[in-house]
This record gives sequence, C-alpha cells and structure tokens, in this order.
Amino acid sequence: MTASQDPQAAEPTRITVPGSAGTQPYDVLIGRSLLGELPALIGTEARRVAVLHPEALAGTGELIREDLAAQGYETIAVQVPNAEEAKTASVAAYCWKALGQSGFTRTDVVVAVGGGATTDLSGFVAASWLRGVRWIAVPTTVLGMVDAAVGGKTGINTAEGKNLVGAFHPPAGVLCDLASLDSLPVHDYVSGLAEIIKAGFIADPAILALIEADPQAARGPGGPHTAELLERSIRVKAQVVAGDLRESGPREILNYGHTLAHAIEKNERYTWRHGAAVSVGMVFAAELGRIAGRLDDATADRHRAVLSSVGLPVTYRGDQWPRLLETMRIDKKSRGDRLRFIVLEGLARPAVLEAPDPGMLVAAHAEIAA
Ligand SMILES: NC(=O)c1ccc[n+]([C@@H]2O[C@H](COP(=O)([O-])OP(=O)(O)OC[C@H]3O[C@@H](n4cnc5c(N)ncnc54)[C@H](O)[C@@H]3O)[C@@H](O)[C@H]2O)c1
Ligand SMILES: O=C(O)C(=O)C[C@@H](O)[C@H](O)[C@H](O)COP(=O)(O)O
Ligand SMILES: [Zn+2]
Repeated sequence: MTASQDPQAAEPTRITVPGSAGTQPYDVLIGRSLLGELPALIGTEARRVAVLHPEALAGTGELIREDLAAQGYETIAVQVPNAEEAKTASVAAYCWKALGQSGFTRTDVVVAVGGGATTDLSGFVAASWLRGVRWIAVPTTVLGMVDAAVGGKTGINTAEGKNLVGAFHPPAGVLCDLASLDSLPVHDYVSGLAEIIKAGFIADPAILALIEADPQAARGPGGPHTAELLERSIRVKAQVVAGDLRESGPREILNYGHTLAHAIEKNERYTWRHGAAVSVGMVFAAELGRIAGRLDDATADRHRAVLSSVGLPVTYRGDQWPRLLETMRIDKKSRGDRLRFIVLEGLARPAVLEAPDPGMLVAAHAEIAA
C-alpha cells in the first residue's frame, strides 16, 4: 500500500503562506501520510519529476519516486550528500546534469525530500534550472518543517561563507509528514528546537512557555506539545515572509542570532548543526541587546535558560573571536562596512542594531566565550 492510500490518514493542518512580490500563495500541510497530496501539487502539465534526497533518506526517496512513477510520471531520484556537504556548487552542478540528462523542461517539477540542507540545495537547483521550475518541499527534520522549507530562501555555501549564493524561489507547497521525525536522531531534533525558540523570542512567546513547561518532553516527537510547537513556529514564519519575501526589511527578524551563528558554522567547517550555532548566536544577540541598553536582564537571561534546558549549546570557544568577526562582515544584513544585528527590545519586540560600537561586540562575546 502506498502512503497516499493510507486509510488512517487524518485531516492535516493547513497553513497558507500568502503570495508576496508577485509570487503565488502556497500551503504548508502538517500531518501524516501526506504523499497523496503530491500529484495535485505537481500539477497536470508536468511530465517529469526529479526527487532529490540525501543519502540518509535513500529508502524514502525511492519510495516517493516509485509512488510517482506508478502514477504515470517519468521519474528520477537524485541522491545528494547528507547535511551541509550538499550545499555546494559542485553538488548543484551534479543535480543540473541529472536534470539535463533526463530532458527536464520548464513544466517539470523538483521534489525535495530531506532536511534544510537538502531543501535549500533543491530549491536553488529549481530556481536556477531553466531560470526557474516548480518545486515542492517535503521536509523531514524539525528545522526543515518550521523554517527552511517555508519562505522561499534557497541557496548554497561558498568557501567564503554560508548561503552566499542563492535565490528567493518559493515552493509550490510544503508537506510536513510528522512520521518522518520518528527516525531523526535526537541531536538533529534538538537542533530544530533552536529555530522554534527563535520564533518564540521574536514573535510568539507562548512557544517559550510550552517548552519551559517540560523541556525534556520537547526534545522528541512524542511530546504533548509537538504539533503545537511546529504549527506556531510555521505561522510565525509564514506571516513574516508574506510581508517581505525578498528581505527588504521586516524579514530580517528571522535572522535573529544568525550573524554569529553563520560565522561559527563556517569556523567549524559545518560540523556543527545550524540550530546549535543559532542557539549560541541568540545568546550573543541577547547579550548585545542587553549591553546596548535595549533588552532587560530577565529576557536576556531567559535565552540561556530555555536553550540549555533542551540541551542546546550556549557558549563557544573564546579564542576564535577575530575569525568570527571577520566572517560576520560578509553577513547579508551588512551594508558596506556597517555590521547590523537583530536584537530584542523585549519579548516579541525585534529591532535592528546598526553598527554597534566594537567594544559592545567584544563585551557580548565575553558572555558566550567558553
Ligand atoms: N532556507 C531557509 O529559510 C532556512 C532556514 C533555516 C535553516 N536553513 C538551512 O537548513 C540547514 C539545516 O537543516 P537541518 O537542521 O534540517 O539539517 P540537515 O538538512 O543538514 O539534516 C541533518 C541530517 O539529518 C539527516 N536527515 C534528514 N531527515 C532525516 C530523517 N527524517 N531521519 C533521519 N535522518 C534525517 C540528513 O540527511 C542530515 O544528515 C542549514 O543549511 C541551514 O542553513 C535554511
Ligand atoms: O527565512 C529567513 O529569512 C531566515 O533568515 C531564516 C533563517 O533561519 C535561515 O537560517 C536562513 O537560511 C538564513 O538566511 P541568510 O539570508 O542569513 O543566509
Ligand atoms: Zn536559521
């Protein structure tokens, strides 16, 4: 029996991401056994479908490919490396070659099955192939569901840093099958909690209360609030990107904690998970906000407490500051020589801190230095 024929499938939750900057609205579905939704999203014009998946999900990728082949599409499965190793120009070129050799035209469709690294790469391949083909995201990690697959930021890394090449190219739909979280290692599950906690601090403090009520339960898919945490975070993301797809202003709040996080990821040669780096980055941003006189002590301290309660890191090697500072200069929020950070002026009150005094950065760094 294919997943699309599962009689147990309950009605999924549907969150619509409104169209923005001339793009079409699309739905994020959260539930179980959602593969039956794929053909409607692929549409009737498509003849070929490419299923991109990481090595770790070879079985799932093949199952989806077979399901679509049985429905009459010409299908290819394209296996890419796990995690950040997939977000390179050479892997993108490998995918372009696979599309070219299969005769992939503008009406054909990419289906991305995997975590945020896979959906970032696949979305970028879809954005660049023939200058843009339709793609559908099937995120299989917490982080992919609540953040990476939603909002249309796609991209790859370069030797100089994280996500430096990419495109805004929203998917035609996002299918979050909760069953896929059962196979996710706890380390990866917890990494996704960092982006959920980010959504809590920048927009929806109820998220923080749900996690603080039982941090241990939040560390796995069986917790009492799993679905609510995912849904609340997706609603935050959907609402923010709806107003500013191309990040001309308000969308920058989703980058809370990311200025330092991306520098840590590069410094660690991408052996740290993104969420772990975002966790340290948010503590840094909270300290920066406090030192700049914008954020109260209690909210700043709450970052360290809630992040460490679920097992996320809140410190980083103290001897790396010059390298981190250098990398932060190429952050996408920078303007010329001016570094720009998202800070909080209270719970759910994000703001931009422009060109902070270097002494403030050093002082904030001292608070996270191990
Ligand atoms: N585009 C965006 O808006 C956006 C937002 C947030 C993060 N991101 C990006 O997302 C990436 C991080 O994504 P991630 O945390 O999902 O990690 P990931 O994609 O690197 O996946 C982590 C590991 O889990 C494996 N995996 C995935 N699903 C699995 C499953 N169900 N069971 C077992 N193993 C599974 C992967 O193959 C990989 O080895 C980073 O590159 C980050 O920059 C993008
Ligand atoms: O969607 C956004 O906008 C974000 O900033 C979400 C982040 O969680 C995500 O990591 C994003 O990929 C970072 O984007 P970048 O523009 O800083 O590379
Ligand atoms: Zn992120």
